[in-house]
Amino acid sequence: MSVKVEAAPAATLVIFGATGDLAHRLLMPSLANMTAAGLIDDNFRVLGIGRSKESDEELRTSFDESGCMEKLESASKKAWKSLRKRVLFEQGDFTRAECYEALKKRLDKLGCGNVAFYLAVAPRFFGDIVEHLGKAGLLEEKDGAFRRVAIEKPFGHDLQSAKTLNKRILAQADESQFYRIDHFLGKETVQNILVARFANAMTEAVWNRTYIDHVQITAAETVDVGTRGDFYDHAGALRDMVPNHLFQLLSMVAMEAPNRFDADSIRDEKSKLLKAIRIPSAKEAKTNAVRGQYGAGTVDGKKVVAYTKAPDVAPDSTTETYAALKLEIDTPRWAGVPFYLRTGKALGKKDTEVVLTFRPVAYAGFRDAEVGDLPANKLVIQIQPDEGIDFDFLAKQPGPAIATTPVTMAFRYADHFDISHTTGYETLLYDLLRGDQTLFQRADGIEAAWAVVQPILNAWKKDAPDAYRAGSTGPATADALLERDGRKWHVFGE
Ligand SMILES: NC(=O)C1=CN([C@@H]2O[C@H](COP(=O)(O)OP(=O)(O)OC[C@H]3O[C@@H](n4cnc5c(N)ncnc54)[C@H](OP(=O)(O)O)[C@@H]3O)[C@@H](O)[C@H]2O)C=CC1
Ligand SMILES: O=C1O[C@H](COP(=O)(O)O)[C@@H](O)[C@H](O)[C@H]1O
Repeated sequence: MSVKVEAAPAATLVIFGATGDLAHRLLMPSLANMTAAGLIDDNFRVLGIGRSKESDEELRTSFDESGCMEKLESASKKAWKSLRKRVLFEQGDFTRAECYEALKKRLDKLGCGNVAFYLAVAPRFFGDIVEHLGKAGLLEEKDGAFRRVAIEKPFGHDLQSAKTLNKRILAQADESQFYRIDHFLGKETVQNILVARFANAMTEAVWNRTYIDHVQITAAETVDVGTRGDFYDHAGALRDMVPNHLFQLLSMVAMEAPNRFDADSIRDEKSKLLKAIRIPSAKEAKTNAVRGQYGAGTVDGKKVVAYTKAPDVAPDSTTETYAALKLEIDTPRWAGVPFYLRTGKALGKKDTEVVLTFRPVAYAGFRDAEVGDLPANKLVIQIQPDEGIDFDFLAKQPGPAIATTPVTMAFRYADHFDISHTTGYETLLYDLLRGDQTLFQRADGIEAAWAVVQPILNAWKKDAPDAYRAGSTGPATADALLERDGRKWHVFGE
């Protein structure tokens, strides 16, 4: 089934933080890709806010010179030429009320109806900006025109701060006006989890505790902390990746089928699932979670200095750069099936994957008395890179005797589709402009996710992380987490 896509309604996209890294590396290139794909209306425009530029032309030139537009495919480069004329700038300090008065005047002058505000700014400003917008009357929806706010991640620092932020923003506008971004949801392969599960009889039939032994979700990164020490040293791997990206993957893999494929039906099911994750007791938070911090090593042939020697990282920092946890989901579908999650920086290979390991068949005919159980069937959903799905199963080895050999049936995205030039933000921006909240996080889902990790954050206040070498697969204690259950991590990057 293919769906005809058309241009999103005409609107002004106000980007707070338009002079920053996200706007240059991801947002504007995505808008150029969308323009090339016919997804942007001719009357669409961008109005950037920031302090460090003075004019429309100065902002446009900074996009030209960022090098990000150079990397686009030729159709998108061409589209940027027409889009750049519709990029405007309003110089201002968004912590001050004057900024919003000026913004209001500018929007009135432009004769804008539909406006989407995008908060591409440090998270500490999210609540204040929404309050300023509300007080200035900029969030009132009149004459059928929309007012929406897209909020970047991280949404909160822990359960309490996420609840406070939700309360602050929801005092200014309705939940239907907020689009909390998790860029993993913009990835085609993440969205494909729902199709793989619910559009295929073969997978849906076995997607439960009767057939599945356990599930592993991995987001392994080769990048180290780089120049993000200031942010990362206060966050760590758990906050940075788990209640958002990894839990989004988890909820797509484990949720029940929505009644309809619309935003609220899908988000209802995701929230139900997140609320069904067993909240670890203080003891479980200690025994079922592992934290690590990378020391010096080599990644992709390049030397990496220890995390504590990186810029803006405290020399005695105990912030984790690796987290692994075991979770249980209390639903009839998943009771007793462990979900193991792990993520880390400066690891040997980049790989984001979901692996479902199946239980052995009941029939023992092919079992070898000496070797024991046959290798388990596995479904490997390869999120990135080398996007695709692999099914590891057993085949008969050719020859007179009946002997089994593990083989893989592979579907590769690249063999069928071209998704290599998209950033993942295209879908999110398109949906923001069209008013489809399916791929955005709702307040209850965010709070349910923080509630699960909060006991682990509490437990980790005192402990020091376990060391691992940059370029390795993580700390030995993460292997022990599975070994004690008689299981092993899937080798990532293979
Ligand atoms: N960069 C990335 O790859 C990703 C970023 N994010 C999230 O996106 C958000 C933005 O990140 P990023 O672009 O990297 O951050 P940057 O620091 O690069 O950009 C933020 C911008 O905010 C502007 N700003 C700061 N204070 C003020 C102020 N008082 N008034 C007006 N403008 C101000 C600055 O512009 P000026 O100096 O002109 O005032 C700056 O360019 C964060 O929430 C981050 O977590 C999420 C995923 C990836
Ligand atoms: O949000 C974040 O995500 C990136 C990983 O995203 P990916 O699309 O490159 O897989 C991570 O590096 C970063 O620390 C985190 O803030």
